[in-house]
Amino acid sequence: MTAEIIDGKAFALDLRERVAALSADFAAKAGRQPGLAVVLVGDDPASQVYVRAKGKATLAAGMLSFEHRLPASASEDEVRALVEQLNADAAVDGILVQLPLPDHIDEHAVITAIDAGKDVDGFTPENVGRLASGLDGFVPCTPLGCLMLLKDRIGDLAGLDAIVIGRSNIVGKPMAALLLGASCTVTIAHSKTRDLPAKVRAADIVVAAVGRPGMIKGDWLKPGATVIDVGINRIAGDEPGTTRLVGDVDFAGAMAHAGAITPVPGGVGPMTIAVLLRNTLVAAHRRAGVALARDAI
Ligand SMILES: Nc1nc2c(c(=O)[nH]1)N[C@@H](CN(C=O)c1ccc(C(=O)N[C@@H](CCC(=O)O)C(=O)O)cc1)CN2
Repeated sequence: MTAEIIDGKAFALDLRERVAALSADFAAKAGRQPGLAVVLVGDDPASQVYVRAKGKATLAAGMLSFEHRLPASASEDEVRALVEQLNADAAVDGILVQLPLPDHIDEHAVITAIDAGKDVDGFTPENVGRLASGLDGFVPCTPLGCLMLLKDRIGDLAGLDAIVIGRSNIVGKPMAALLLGASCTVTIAHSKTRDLPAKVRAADIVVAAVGRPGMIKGDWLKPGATVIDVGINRIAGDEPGTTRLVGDVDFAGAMAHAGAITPVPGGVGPMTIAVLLRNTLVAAHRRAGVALARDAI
């Protein structure tokens, strides 16, 4: 068996185009463009790349981009004060604080300060609770992107056995809640899970989000399983001094067993920014009281 490759990059591009068209419709109806504010604290190189990419994608979708950069030495109070300022800014529909924050800042304290109606990352306690309760709210971008890829490939997920490997607040926990909401039977695995290979072998859907390169082996997979690899790990490349990105799944091994798999790069990663734009579009409609059909995006 050779697995089908799930092209997250192409799916994300298509989603971004649909968001851009709906953003133009919104601007015509509301008399203003949707606005996304991104806050970057410090100089983490990967975060700088992601924030730049988010700004470019926001503008390309016909939205206003507000980028706020604070030095690594900024205090928690300063970051919270900026968030409060953005909460009160009528031109800002969505607020995203890029993670990770420097160690001296309590992420939870900063995230909690974000107005839940502008929380396009879906990280505030209110939106986390809404997802857990099956209520409308903002859902974290990466897991929602994974669910979109799964539904596009499989259709109805009801009754399927799914395993989520990793229990982070950003990916693992919301992913499990989304799969449960889609009526899958969900196992959440983590560092203390016993006999992980056996649990993976029982799953029709495998979502790997542990941050350990190549940890999930191909022969652990149920033949034909759909594999979503959320890991983005930079490892040494074949040539001296080079690096390359790999996922949490041993891609070559998985190709021989899975039915379909997302590659790294080009799988889940591009969905994160596309869904961020989608969430910002939804936030703008809700804040302006402009209707957006439930299945429009
Ligand atoms: N506030 C948030 N912080 C972080 C989030 C988030 O959703 N909200 N997610 C990650 C980083 N991230 C966006 O912020 C992100 C990660 C990866 C990609 C992506 O497109 N990856 C590419 C490869 C890129 C490369 O070459 O390095 C891929 O997988 O194809 C986009 C966004 C942590 N912080």
